[in-house]
Amino acid sequence: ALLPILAYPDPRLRTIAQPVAVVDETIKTLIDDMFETMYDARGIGLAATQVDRHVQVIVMDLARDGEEPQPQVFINPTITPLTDETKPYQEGCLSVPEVYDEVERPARVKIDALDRDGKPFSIDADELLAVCIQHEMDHLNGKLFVDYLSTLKQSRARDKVKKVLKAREKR
Ligand SMILES: O=C(O)C[C@@H](Cc1ccccc1)C(=O)SCC(=O)c1ccccc1
Ligand SMILES: [Zn+2]
Repeated sequence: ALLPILAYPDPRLRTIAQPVAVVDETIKTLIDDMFETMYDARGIGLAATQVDRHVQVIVMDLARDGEEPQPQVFINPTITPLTDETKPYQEGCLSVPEVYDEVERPARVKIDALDRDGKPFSIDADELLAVCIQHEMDHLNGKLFVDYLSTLKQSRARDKVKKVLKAREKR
């Protein structure tokens, strides 16, 4: 089912997600609903926090339109930077629609997580995967990419989101 995506500055986006104790049917249904919601919103990632479910679940698909989908699931993820080098990237967020700005993050990270069957795995990530997993991990910790921007840019982002949501209501 399509789930409503919380929009900045909704305070529920600031909730800290709890670890998943058992990867049961409710979690598997949540994962399916998160993928449906992410694809419908044309995103490349989605954290459970964004759909008001406060558990440590992230879905991602970095494949471009027309390419074979590459769905990825990260349950109870932890991230360890693999380098002190940071890289800027023009980020966006489904909870801060039509706002894009540059954020600096560690260039390469190690991700430890459980997959959709509850099996542990580790991957070293760079480029867009590193950017996206850190952006999603922030969501699980109640953080948004706009928090890294100036107060002026944050105020402009709030105004922009209000405008975008108003325009969507009319459609
Ligand atoms: O809000 C989210 O978590 C989804 C977000 C993930 C993300 C995109 C880009 C950089 C970091 C994290 C999005 O999918 S935004 C929409 C999008 O597809 C996109 C935006 C900018 C660059 C690349 C993709
Ligand atoms: Zn986001």
